[in-house]
Amino acid sequence: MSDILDRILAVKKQEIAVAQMQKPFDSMRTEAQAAPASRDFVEAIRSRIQHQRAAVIAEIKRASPSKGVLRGAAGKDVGKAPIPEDFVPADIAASYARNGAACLSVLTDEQFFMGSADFLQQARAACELPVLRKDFILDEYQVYEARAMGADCILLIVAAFFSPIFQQDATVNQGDDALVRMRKLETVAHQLGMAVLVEVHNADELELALQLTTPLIGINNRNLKTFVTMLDTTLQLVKQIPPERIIITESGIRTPDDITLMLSQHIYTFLIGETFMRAPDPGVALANLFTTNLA
Ligand SMILES: O=P(O)(O)OC[C@@H](O)[C@@H](O)c1c[nH]c2ccccc12
Repeated sequence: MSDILDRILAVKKQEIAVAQMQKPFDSMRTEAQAAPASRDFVEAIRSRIQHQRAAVIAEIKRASPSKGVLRGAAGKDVGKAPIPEDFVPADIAASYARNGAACLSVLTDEQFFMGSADFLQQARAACELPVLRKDFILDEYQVYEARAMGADCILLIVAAFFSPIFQQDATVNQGDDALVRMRKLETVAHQLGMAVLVEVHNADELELALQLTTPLIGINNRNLKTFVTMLDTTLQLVKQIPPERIIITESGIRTPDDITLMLSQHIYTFLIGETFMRAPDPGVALANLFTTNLA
């Protein structure tokens, strides 16, 4: 198995080890506990969808492994190049907020998405919206790190917890091991006042996700092996999600028809990146896509 997720996770494992050498676990935990209060991510979504209005989690994503650079010129030395003028996280965040976003999602992975913790901090400081740290979180250390950088919500990707790269106890079955580890991280996140968005791609992952307590269930329409997005992924899996959970459709949402389709199935929460990042003004693109559904 050398798909993209495993490649990312192998790098993550090293990054976590290095980070922990630079700032030990206890210091990171102390920093997280001293961070300014978190913003209520779940409430920002709920206050909209309870009135059948769309809730948009608007993403700040400079590049992705499947699409390359989405916004801003790419030099050869792209990871180290100065940030191009049209990729200014604070401006993008302010524009999203002005145009009706419910929450932000900011990529903090550097190697594969050209993100950074700085982008999250800059975006959060530029508006009042709660912010999701979009990264591959598998270790308790990263949960404290997320809060220390100001995150209000973390992402747990169920598929990542199945990877042997982070598996902890080889004597139990993979699903049990994954669930124990996810529960642990969920507990820490909740203790720190952060929400948890648990992401699934198929029915097996969904079954595990539903054993967490978080109300936020993200269905990623992007197949992590092929990168192909299929909105049908959401439409199939929603049938197995009890009504008290909040369903978030993620990836590959581009057109007003996509929005109408989801709303017709009572899916009101959207996580959208690329469509906005490619537009001249990401917030205006958001307002245009949701013309009648945000009011
Ligand atoms: O850019 P899109 O197709 O609108 O997708 C946004 C978001 O769903 C996607 O960035 C994403 C979903 N899950 C992830 C996990 C890691 C990194 C990125 C993601």
